[in-house]
Order: sequence, then C-alpha cells, then structure tokens
Amino acid sequence: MSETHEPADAPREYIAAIDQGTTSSRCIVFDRDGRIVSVDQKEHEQIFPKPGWVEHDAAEIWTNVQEVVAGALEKAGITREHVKAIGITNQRETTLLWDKATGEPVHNAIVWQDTRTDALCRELGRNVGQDRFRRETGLPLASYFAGPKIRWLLDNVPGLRERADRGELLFGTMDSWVIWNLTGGPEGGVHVTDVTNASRTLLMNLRTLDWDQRIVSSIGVPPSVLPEIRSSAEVYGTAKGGVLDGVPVASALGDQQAALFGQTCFGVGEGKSTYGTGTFLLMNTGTEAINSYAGLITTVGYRIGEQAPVYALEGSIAITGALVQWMRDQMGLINSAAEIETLARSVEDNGGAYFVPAFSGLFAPYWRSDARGVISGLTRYVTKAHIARAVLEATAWQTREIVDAMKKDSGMELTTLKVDGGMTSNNLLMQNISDFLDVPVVRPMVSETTCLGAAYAAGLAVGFWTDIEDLRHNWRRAAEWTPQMDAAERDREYKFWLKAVQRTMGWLDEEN
Ligand SMILES: Nc1ncnc2c1ncn2[C@@H]1O[C@H](COP(=O)(O)OP(=O)(O)O)[C@@H](O)[C@H]1O
Ligand SMILES: O=P(O)(O)OC[C@H](O)CO
Repeated sequence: MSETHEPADAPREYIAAIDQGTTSSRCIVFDRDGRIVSVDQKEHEQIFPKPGWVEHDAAEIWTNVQEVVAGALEKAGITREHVKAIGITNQRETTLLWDKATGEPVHNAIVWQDTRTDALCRELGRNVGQDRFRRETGLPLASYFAGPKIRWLLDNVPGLRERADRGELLFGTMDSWVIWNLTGGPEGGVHVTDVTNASRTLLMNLRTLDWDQRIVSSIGVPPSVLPEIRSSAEVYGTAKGGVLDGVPVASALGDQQAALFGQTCFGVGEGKSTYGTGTFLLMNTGTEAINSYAGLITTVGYRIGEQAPVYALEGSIAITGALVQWMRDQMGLINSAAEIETLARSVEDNGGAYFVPAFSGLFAPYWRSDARGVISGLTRYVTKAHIARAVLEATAWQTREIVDAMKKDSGMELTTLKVDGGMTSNNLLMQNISDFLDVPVVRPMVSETTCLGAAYAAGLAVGFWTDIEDLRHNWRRAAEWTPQMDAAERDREYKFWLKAVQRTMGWLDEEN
C-alpha cells in the first residue's frame, strides 16, 4: 500500500509506528490526519515445543522489525528526515531475558499464551495468596502474565540465576526489547518499559506505578533485571544507526491499550474490542483504578507524560483468531482465514455444535488454567460447515461474557461496540457479535488502530499533535452492524454456550 493524501506542497512530515504482534511485526507510516501512508509487515515463526508451550525467537523478531521499518519508509518514499517520531506497540506479557553485554537473547521469548507456569502460579497462590496479587497489581495470578515466566526461566535454564545475580541479564517485554535495540543495544541502549506494559507483569503496583518490591521478591525476580517504568508518551531516546538514525523514540503502549488510544476512547465509559489472535475488550475508567469482582483485569490504559494515568478494565480472551488459524493450519479445513466465512455461510446455523477454544485454559472472566478445549453438542448431523459457524460464534459468545462482566463491574451499559483487528473483515462474525450483544458494532475507517494509537502517543510527545482533542476528529466510521436476532433465540443459544463452557473445566488436575 502506498498512497499519500496531502497537497503536493504540504511539508512531508510523518509519524511511524512499529507493532510487534504475536504473529507478525509491522510498521505503518501515518500522516497528520492519522491516515495510513504505507505499511510493511512480516510474520515470524510460532514455536510450540510441547503442548501448551509457545515461544518466539526474539532475534528473528528484531531482524523483522528492522526490515519492516525499512520497507515502510521505502514504500512511503521517505527517509528518516521526514519521520518526526517513532512509536512502539507490542504483544504484551511475552517475556524475554537477554545478555546486556552481547545483546543475545538467553532463551526464546515465552509467549503470553504459554501455560508452562501453571504449577508455579498455583504454588505462589498457596504461599503468597491470590488476593494480594489482585489487590496490588490488578491481575489474577495466572500463567498469562510475565513475572512468573521470568522466574521459570531463572529456575529452568542452567546458569541463568547466577548470571542474573551478577547483573548480566536484562528482562523485557517486546517494547523493551525493541526500544533497547533501536536506541543502540549493547552500546547505550535505553532499558525502559511503559506503564501499560509494566501493568501486565504481576510485578507493578497499580497505584504507585512502580515495581512492587515485596511482590517482586515473593515471585523471585532479581530487581536488577527490571527496566525503568516510564509513561506511554515521552521521548525515551533516539534511534541509533539503521534507517531511523536520530529519530526520537517517543511512545510505548501494549497493543490493546494502543488500540484503545487509537480508537480515541479518551472518555470514561468508552471502550473497544480488538479481534486478532486473541480478543481484548478494554473500557476507559478514568483516573480511578476499579477493582474487578466479575473476572476482569484492572490495567493502565495509558499515561501521557506527567499527566495522571488513565486506567481501564479489560476482558482478555486468549483464543479467537487463533482458532481460525488452527482450523486452517492444524485441521486443514480451510485454505485461508477468510474462507471460514464462506464455509460458515454455506449453512443456516451451527447444527447444535458449540466450540469452546480453551486451548490456553480460559482467561476472563473464568481464569481457569485447568480448562481445555471442547466441541459440545455433536451428532452425525454436524458438518465441517457447522463447525466453522461454531468457530465464529465462539468469538462472539466470548465477547458477550466479557460485556456482561463489564456491566457488573462498572455498572455501565454498553451502547455501541467499537471494533478493530484482523477478524473484523469477517462480516458474519461482526453480525454475530451485534446479535449476541444486542448492540450496534462499529468499525472505524483506519482499522489499524494499534499502530495508530502508538503513532498518536509518539506524535503527542513531540508536539506533532497538540492534544487528544486534536485526535478525536480523526475517527471516522467505516462500517456498522445492527442487531437482528430474536431475543428468545439469543437467550436459548447463550444457555447452550454457557453449558459448553462448563464442560471445559477440570480437564487438568494436580497430577498433570
Ligand atoms: N476473514 C477472517 N475471518 C476470521 N478470522 C480472520 C479473518 N482474517 C484474519 N483472521 C484472523 O485474524 C488474526 C489476525 O489478525 P491480526 O489483527 O493481524 O492479529 P494479531 O495482531 O494478533 O497478530 C488471525 O488469527 C486470523 O486467523
Ligand atoms: O499481538 P496480539 O494482537 O495478538 O495481542 C496480544 C496481546 O497483547 C496479549 O495480551
């Protein structure tokens, strides 16, 4: 893609954003109206060493990041002089330790979906108590988050604990890894993370926005490996070498918080749902961190420079688009992700089948690591087309459960749902979501809201945009789906879905 929208005499000034995602890394160049000028993207390998384990090669990711940045600048026909700042957004929680002298990762990154820390989390729950983690960090004690993954690496990779104690290792989520490398790596790279990413580690105190020393030591993480926590929009340093040499590195946000920002959900009660590998629904709750009693997460939404932090409630769903990938790559039932819609549309309904993809256990609102996937309601009537339908409905019902929890926690009724992400190109799915939630679903013109949010934050940090009001009017609606489902049918289907969910639980026990 390469399209410019400005008059020929307009100054050629842009903001670029890197999105280091679960399946790919991309770089997008944006103009002053928040429109896409160019995109470059590259997938990286998904490594599955054992059931429930997921890893990434961080060196491959850094190579890909450099390639997509160069690619996006080339497609836009620009060089670093035209780029006023670069912003970073990233898959969250994915955990890496690297050697600070050589810049070499000491192990593959452990991905957020990985369940290897289940037993460790149970042990921490017994020794330290679930409640303390939730109260101080806003998070349930679950294998999803970064802190226990650090501990697992230190306990299981020979020699790492000693190297960490000697101060030779650095920890980072992908934001830290990319920023450290961009700003010089072993030659003076800055070791930072932002509040949104830090709020996913189980190590940051949600109110002080600093590492919680008691929790850090109870998980067994040496403080020397931890990056400095900074705001989401400020200049952390400048790029050294490469095609961005000298460009300010001016924002970092976890990808879901970046999407909240890119969707301009700046007011209390505004929210969005992003449909990618997993699905993440975040609602802005303002400067107060609301404790969840309905199974959601309390997280930092964003913090612009020295301003007060803005918090969010989040419903995290581990497997949505990943189920479509699984149908394609592991089952071979479709050739492309888009084909799932054609297959699903070839039948009227799900034929009685319900597919609960608890592949990484269940995240919100259940937080059950003992759950595993099931297809319920099977009879000889069911065809692969019915399963395709059940696959799409699984995403929609999981969204419904999150929205129900959000209502319980915040007392606020959702009036429309703003959506984005790769799965939103599926019209049948968007209709299902509108039907199951009984609210309109709207998609903005720029559906790359994750990169857009990182670009907005970086642009604010360097004065490219003045304030958030400057950004609001960039949001334009591109598509809308309105509810068409009969209420009694919705209720009946929802009951079946909830029954199927119950059948996933307790599959693993203490012996597994
Ligand atoms: N037309 C479609 N229907 C259903 N799922 C889709 C469709 N197109 C893409 N996907 C799914 O969306 C995901 C990719 O979306 P993306 O936002 O790029 O994800 P991520 O940022 O998590 O890598 C993949 O899991 C893919 O299976
Ligand atoms: O890279 P994505 O879009 O799959 O997002 C992953 C989330 O950040 C995990 O918490």
